[in-house]
Amino acid sequence: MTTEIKICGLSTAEAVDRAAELNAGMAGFIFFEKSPRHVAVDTAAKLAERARARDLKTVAVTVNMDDAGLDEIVKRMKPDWLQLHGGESPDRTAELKARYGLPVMKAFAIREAADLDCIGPYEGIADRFLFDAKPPKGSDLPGGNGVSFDWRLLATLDGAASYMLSGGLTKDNVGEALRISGATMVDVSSGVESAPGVKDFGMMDAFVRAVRDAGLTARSGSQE
Ligand SMILES: O=C(O)c1ccccc1NCC(=O)[C@H](O)[C@H](O)COP(=O)(O)O
Repeated sequence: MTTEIKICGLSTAEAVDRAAELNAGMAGFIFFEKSPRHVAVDTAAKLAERARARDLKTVAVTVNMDDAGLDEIVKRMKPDWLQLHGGESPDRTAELKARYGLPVMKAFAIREAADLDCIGPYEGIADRFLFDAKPPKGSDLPGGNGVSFDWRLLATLDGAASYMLSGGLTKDNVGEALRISGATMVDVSSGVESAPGVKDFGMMDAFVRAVRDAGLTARSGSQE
């Protein structure tokens, strides 16, 4: 099975093209003004069209956004997925899923085992979870902080949860992260950037190669 990869925080046509050439699978666009990765809806609409034409699934990443903002994004960008990266409640998540008829990925900030208890009320509502690290003290961003958490916590999940592993992943640690957590989907943003918001194609290539190599190692290991 190929590990699904979401490259998040894309903001240029060239980066979208590279993600597609690498068969990343998913492209994330950030709608959060304080983020160095923030894109205007017009830009996201153009980039998403380009991504779709290249077989990438598009993800609109939002944080506690109101209906008016979401209506505009959904109408113009036409994302394949909505990622809710704030404190959206289970009711709000269900409401948005029904309002837009889109699959929803709900993000959770994880530091300790108890943080995983939060997913219970979202089961059967969110189509996928995204487990990220808690932002460091003083950060203005709920995501994209380049911080990882203890991947061993995810090994306690029963296997029924569909989730992406996120937070501080790089080419150097993603193989170990996959092995320890048992994740089958990963998400990366700052780990493929040369500066905040600037995607580096060499780093994107190396990250995807590391994920694919980890899959090959796991498969050859299981045949022994
Ligand atoms: O990336 C951002 O700037 C961002 C801002 C506000 C909300 C969410 C954001 N990112 C969401 C993601 O899905 C990131 O890929 C995820 O947090 C991992 O980021 P990183 O640790 O930099 O790989």
